[in-house]
Amino acid sequence: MVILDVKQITEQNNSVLLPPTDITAYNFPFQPYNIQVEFMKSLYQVIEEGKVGIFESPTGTGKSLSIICGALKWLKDNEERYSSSNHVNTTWTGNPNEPSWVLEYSKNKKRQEDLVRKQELNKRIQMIRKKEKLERQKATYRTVGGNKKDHSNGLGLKIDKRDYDMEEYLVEEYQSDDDSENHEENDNMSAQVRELLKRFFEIIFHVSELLILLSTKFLCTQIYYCSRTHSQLTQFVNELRKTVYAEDVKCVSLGSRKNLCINEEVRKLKNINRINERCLDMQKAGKKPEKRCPYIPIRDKSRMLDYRDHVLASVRDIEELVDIGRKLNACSYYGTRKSIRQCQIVILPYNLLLQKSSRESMGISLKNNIVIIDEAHNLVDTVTSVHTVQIDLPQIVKVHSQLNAYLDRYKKRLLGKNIMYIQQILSLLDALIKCLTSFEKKCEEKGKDKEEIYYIKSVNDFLHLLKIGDLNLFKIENYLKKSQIARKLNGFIDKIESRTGVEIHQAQQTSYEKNSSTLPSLSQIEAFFMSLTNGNQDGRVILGFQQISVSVEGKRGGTTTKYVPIIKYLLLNPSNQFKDIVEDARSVILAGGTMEPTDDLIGQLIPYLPPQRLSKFSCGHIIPPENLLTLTLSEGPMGGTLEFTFERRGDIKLIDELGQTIVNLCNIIPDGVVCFFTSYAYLEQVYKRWEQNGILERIRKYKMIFREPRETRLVDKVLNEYDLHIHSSNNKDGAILLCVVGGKVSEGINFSDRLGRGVIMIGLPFANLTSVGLSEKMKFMNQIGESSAGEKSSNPSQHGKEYYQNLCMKAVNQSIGRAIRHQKDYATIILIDKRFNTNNQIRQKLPKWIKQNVTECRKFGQIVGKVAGFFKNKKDILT
Ligand SMILES: Nc1ncnc2c1ncn2[C@@H]1O[C@H](COP(=O)(O)OP(=O)(O)OP(=O)(O)O)[C@@H](O)[C@H]1O
Ligand code: SF4
Repeated sequence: MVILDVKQITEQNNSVLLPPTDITAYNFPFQPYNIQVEFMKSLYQVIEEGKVGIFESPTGTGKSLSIICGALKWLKDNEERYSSSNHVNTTWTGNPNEPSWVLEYSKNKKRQEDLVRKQELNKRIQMIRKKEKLERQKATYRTVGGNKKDHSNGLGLKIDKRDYDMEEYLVEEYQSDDDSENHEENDNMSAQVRELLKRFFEIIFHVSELLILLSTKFLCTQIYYCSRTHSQLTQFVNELRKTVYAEDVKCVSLGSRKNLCINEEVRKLKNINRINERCLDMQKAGKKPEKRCPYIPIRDKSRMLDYRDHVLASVRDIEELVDIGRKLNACSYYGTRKSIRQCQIVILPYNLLLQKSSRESMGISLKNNIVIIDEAHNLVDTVTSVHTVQIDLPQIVKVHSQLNAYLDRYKKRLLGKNIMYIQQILSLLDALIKCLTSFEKKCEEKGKDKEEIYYIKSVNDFLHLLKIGDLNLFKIENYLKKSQIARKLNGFIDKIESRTGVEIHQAQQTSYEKNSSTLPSLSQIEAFFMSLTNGNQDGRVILGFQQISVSVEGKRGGTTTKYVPIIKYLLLNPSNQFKDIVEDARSVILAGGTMEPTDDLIGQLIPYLPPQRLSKFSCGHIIPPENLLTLTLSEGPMGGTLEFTFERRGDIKLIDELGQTIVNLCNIIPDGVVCFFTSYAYLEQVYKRWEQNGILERIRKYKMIFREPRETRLVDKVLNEYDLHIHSSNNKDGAILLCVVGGKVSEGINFSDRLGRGVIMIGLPFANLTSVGLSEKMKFMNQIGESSAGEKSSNPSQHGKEYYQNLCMKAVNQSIGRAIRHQKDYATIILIDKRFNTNNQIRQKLPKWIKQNVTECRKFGQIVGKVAGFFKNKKDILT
């Protein structure tokens, strides 16, 4: 059996798709800007050629629509290629060495089968579309899911509240394939052996994945579109709806159970892990019907199919998918998963795509499909943080007690190797507890400041420190996965605690254990164990302390803070975690507003990729050059140097000089001014000082002052008030919003037109160099530099520094790029810090569309004329 991939088929049939030159072919809903046309063409070609494409298009240039129209046009053309010619689907299996008439026959047969299946599905979907259209016309007031009465009296709301049978938490007999004694020599594995074993397991996994793939009937090539936040995904859905593709494209948005679950009993658990575990428990084979979740009926499969057909009938966002679930009494979480295979576009958040385990559990196969990652400027950091795991001592102690209680309860009934493995996990937990307690003791003896203490170990050294030489981590990992002991343990603990009202580990608790804010779950510890099976060079283990808040016992109550020892696995090399995606997918698109420096992205994420498989696209902004005025400033109006280095943080003179600068700028910039500080702490310090020295009062003469709140829940309120004030006809002066780089308004919020006529950046937001994670990463980058220095004559020790500067400038670029949102928008960007003038490396890291026209101003006086002139001209244009 041979699987032909798309490229092979294309080559065999000599039928290459070329990007249409006729713009109307893309079905763009507006008159596209030139850069959008170029974007779509380039995207089309990259997908056709099966490459990895890095696409940079400044924020506000309509990137989402370019992605949608470029990719969907290709998808349609590809389907056409498949259905109207001799092509077979990408997963067609057959022996190309068969006689040609046999080959032709089997291809035709496969094509006919696919067509019939497609037609049947389309018929059902058409009926739903018609029905929905009629419903909308008939009763505009009746929204999908509004039928609350139906829902509450529906099939399954009678959740069985009787006691759970404790039997269900017993792990089944466990016999692993690799438990035979002759494998025991692997227990004392070297790093190399461990890595080899890992590879071996990976191959096994791939083979099984392939078998699943062959047994599944895929109906089309799919696009997996992923972005960072829920609201960005909803925004994408809204953009898709603006196009004609929305009329018949099959699309689903995926989310977590927390987003999609419709069982109120489960939803109210709030914590995502608890929700997952409770739901999975209810799906267990052999579960009594009254204990199963009523929204995923086993006898009435048609309900889930009906849900799937409703999903496929229209483009919907997560909220609407939940509403349909409620209307049909069918689980939206499993319903959306069931729809994946039939969809042309699957919209999903980063974490579901980037983690292999999530992809597996969702049944997502990227094989030969298209992966589009939007807002990819932070992809390296996201892959890193998704695979970085931290656990603390109280958490480990808690799980240890719980597992002990579990073993006590079921000891006599546990079969197979269960007892042995549970004891091994207990030994591992014991080793972790010993390691952290002795670390804590030593630090206390030495009287060190806990905030500043940390030990960094390589994975191999850490395992050596634990003295667990006779334990095989791979076997334990396998057991944890197969036995699902973490889930069973949680169910068991919930039940015991709800019966007795007493926490199971109370007897052994110390004061802070009781107050551990972290999740008491074996799952997280399991994730930590798994990370220890990564390559030795790919990450580090860090021992340190973290402050948690604890409640005070006794009459007075309240809370206080305490340091607890923690262990963290820090991923340093994200490329291995991303490799599966690149290897599986037909094409991977990394898109963002500011993707520069792309070398950094390539070096960290896809260093192994041959240049011919890589394509880069970058375009300018849609505004004419005269709509943007970018200035750098070194001195304030009183002549003081404006340089916001770490050493000058407490410099009152500097804060006063800045105050004077801002007052004067507020006088000459109309409407809204967004002013970015490097941290909340610095913003607070400056604000206090300006309150004392009357600067705030003086700013208020020109602008109403708003400040970014630290609490996420208050952000919308502040932004609404800011917007209202600027757009209120009584307020001609406008407002200033003081906010923080990398804070809550620096990404995803746009300051179009009057909301952001001026964007001011104060200082350079360099990360704290004393951060352990950062310094380890910089060392790692230097090592990469050393290993590649043989080929290139670059200075390897500069790689870490470069990485550090890139981090800073990526944050600056994200913040300052939010003011221009359409072709007629205009704004001034003022970069206040001497280093913007003197450090060319920093200036070079600004986005292309900004850096091509920067005016250096040393003295404040130079700025005044330029800014005033800029807005005077704009007024002339408008009137
Ligand atoms: N050619 C066009 N003419 C008019 N409006 C357009 C055009 N292209 C896109 N738009 C609209 O402009 C708005 C901004 O587009 P969009 O949010 O996709 O920008 P973006 O580049 O993706 O920005 P961000 O980086 O913030 O996501 C959207 O409402 C979109 O529908
Ligand atoms: S099956 Fe669906 S509705 Fe039921 S608990 Fe799980 S996620 Fe919730």
